[in-house]
Amino acid sequence: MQLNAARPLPTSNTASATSLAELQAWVDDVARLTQPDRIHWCDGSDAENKALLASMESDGTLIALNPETHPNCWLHRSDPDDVARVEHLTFVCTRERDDAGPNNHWMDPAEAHSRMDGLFEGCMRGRTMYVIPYCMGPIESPLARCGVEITDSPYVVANMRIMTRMGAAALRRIEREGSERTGTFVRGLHSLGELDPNRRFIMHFPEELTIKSYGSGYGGNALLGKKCHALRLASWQARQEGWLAEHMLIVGIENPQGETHYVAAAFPSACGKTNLAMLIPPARYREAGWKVWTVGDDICWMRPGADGRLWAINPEAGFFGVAPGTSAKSNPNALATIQHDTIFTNVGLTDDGQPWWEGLDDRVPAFDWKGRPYDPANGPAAHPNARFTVSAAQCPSYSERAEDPQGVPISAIVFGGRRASLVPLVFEARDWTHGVQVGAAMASETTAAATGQVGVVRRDPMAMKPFCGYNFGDYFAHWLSFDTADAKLPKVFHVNWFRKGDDGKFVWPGFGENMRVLEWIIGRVDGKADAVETPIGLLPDASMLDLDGLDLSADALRTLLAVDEAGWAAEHADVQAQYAAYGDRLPEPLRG
Ligand SMILES: Nc1nc2c(ncn2[C@@H]2O[C@H](COP(=O)(O)OP(=O)(O)OP(=O)(O)O)[C@@H](O)[C@H]2O)c(=O)[nH]1
Ligand SMILES: O=C([O-])CC(=O)C(=O)O
Ligand SMILES: [Mn+2]
Repeated sequence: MQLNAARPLPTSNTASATSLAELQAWVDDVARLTQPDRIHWCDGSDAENKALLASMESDGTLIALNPETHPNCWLHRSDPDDVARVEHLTFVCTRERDDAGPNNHWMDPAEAHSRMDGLFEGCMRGRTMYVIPYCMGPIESPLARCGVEITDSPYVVANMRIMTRMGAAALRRIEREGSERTGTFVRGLHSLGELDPNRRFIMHFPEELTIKSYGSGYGGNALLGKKCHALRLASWQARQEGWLAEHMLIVGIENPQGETHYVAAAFPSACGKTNLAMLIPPARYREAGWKVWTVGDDICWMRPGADGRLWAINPEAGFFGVAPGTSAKSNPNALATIQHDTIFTNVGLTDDGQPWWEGLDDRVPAFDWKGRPYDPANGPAAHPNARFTVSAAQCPSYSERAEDPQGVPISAIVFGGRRASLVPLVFEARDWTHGVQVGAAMASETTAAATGQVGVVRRDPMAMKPFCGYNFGDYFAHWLSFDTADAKLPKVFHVNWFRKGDDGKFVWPGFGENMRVLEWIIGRVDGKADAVETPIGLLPDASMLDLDGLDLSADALRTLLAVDEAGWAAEHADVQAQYAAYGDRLPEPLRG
């Protein structure tokens, strides 16, 4: 296989040479430090992708799946110690410790650079260094932002090609922006290193728009456009520039009159964003003419438009979704999306080379995610955080507006977590300030998306605990600041699909049936649905939700819609205790 070693396209315009010269100088510096055998500038072409996939197939990084059932699909088995984000090894390195805040691990930037550069020294000997120019957001969007990731992992290149607008077009945008201002692109340096959990760090330098990631090939740690750039660094840029970078899906709900409301929803990792973004309404809704359109499933960048509304884009171009639990019943749109041109990571395999995971169907796989013959005594066939990487354009419900450079206007913001008790199915905040209080007080049970114990309730404000690149006190103040005289802000809601009964089972059927809650939310936005005032906000009673055809006992409904005042008082006290860490930076409306 021959990969080109060419430099960026020669430029005819001297003014715009600045950013390319800057980029070239950085690439040269990195090459001097890491000592790769070859340097490859990624153009994002089909030919380049084919060559990379073929070389990964020949060295075993990828296994081709059954071409009859899954054309152009691949299985990657990661190192067994490298299967999730590593929050304890993820740092925000600001000059002032307080700017990173108690919500982040912090290291002094000089110390962090010297530790990282020590790890990077000579680490690419014998390897190819790939230079990946990428754009987060539609190439022509004023809301989009560019970056360049340097990596020694071809798996990262193949994933970045799906997840971002990668290659020549992004490089042209970087060149164009550089003619206006230098230093506008994010620099991300990544190496697999030795995949040693003891030599692994994910470091962010927001003041330098720089990321350094060493020792992991896993999505959130290695695909630097995603969590590292589009959330941690972008949240920092967004605060300076007056916009929001959030851990939210974006979904369009079209009513039978043909009007579409866009909803942005923040749920922590593995708490239902992809599923809600691709929801298929129950039959009676479909027959009445309701439709659901997917704009994004993980990240949302939004800014106030001239009309005072918040306008949002999905900065990503693909889905990096949780495989386990995805089935024809739970998420048919996702299943249809991943039938071709998909990379599967850490799933099981059937005897005829098809990907398999728990919850898909009742077949028995032949191999587990480690490649061993499947034996239930060894645990699940797919790792609980097994993922698929696929282009958003393959999704049957992909919205026509998803590539709109102006974005879509947001009618409602929904917060949600995984809470077995206390938190009702849905409630509405009284106003924007109350909405910020509700989002800031969020909590959720931990999941397999990050290493560590699963199922422990922790505070996760706005689902941004692992992703906010600066002090949460300043972040809450930034959220509050959008409530200006001309603003036409979305209504704010909170949902919980994960309430459990005494039998330990989920009380609410969830998935497609979540449409019933979305209908109430849209009804509230349009002023058509009623609500009851309670101490925590506005709730529907059972008569205000369309529950037709659902098999829910009166007891279950009481559980889903009750407000336990004593329980909420204890919750409030816990939130306030956690806020103490933010001291003076905690804005007044969140105190007491
Ligand atoms: N009970 C129940 N489970 C759900 C529901 N929605 C999603 N899940 C399950 O929650 C898990 C994670 O769902 P996803 O939609 O992939 O979560 P996500 O927020 O996109 O996760 P990340 O990609 O990590 O950000 C899967 O196992 C789903 O089957 C729901 O409405 N009810
Ligand atoms: O980025 C990742 O590692 C996967 C993901 O979506 C999350 O954990 O929220
Ligand atoms: Mn997801």
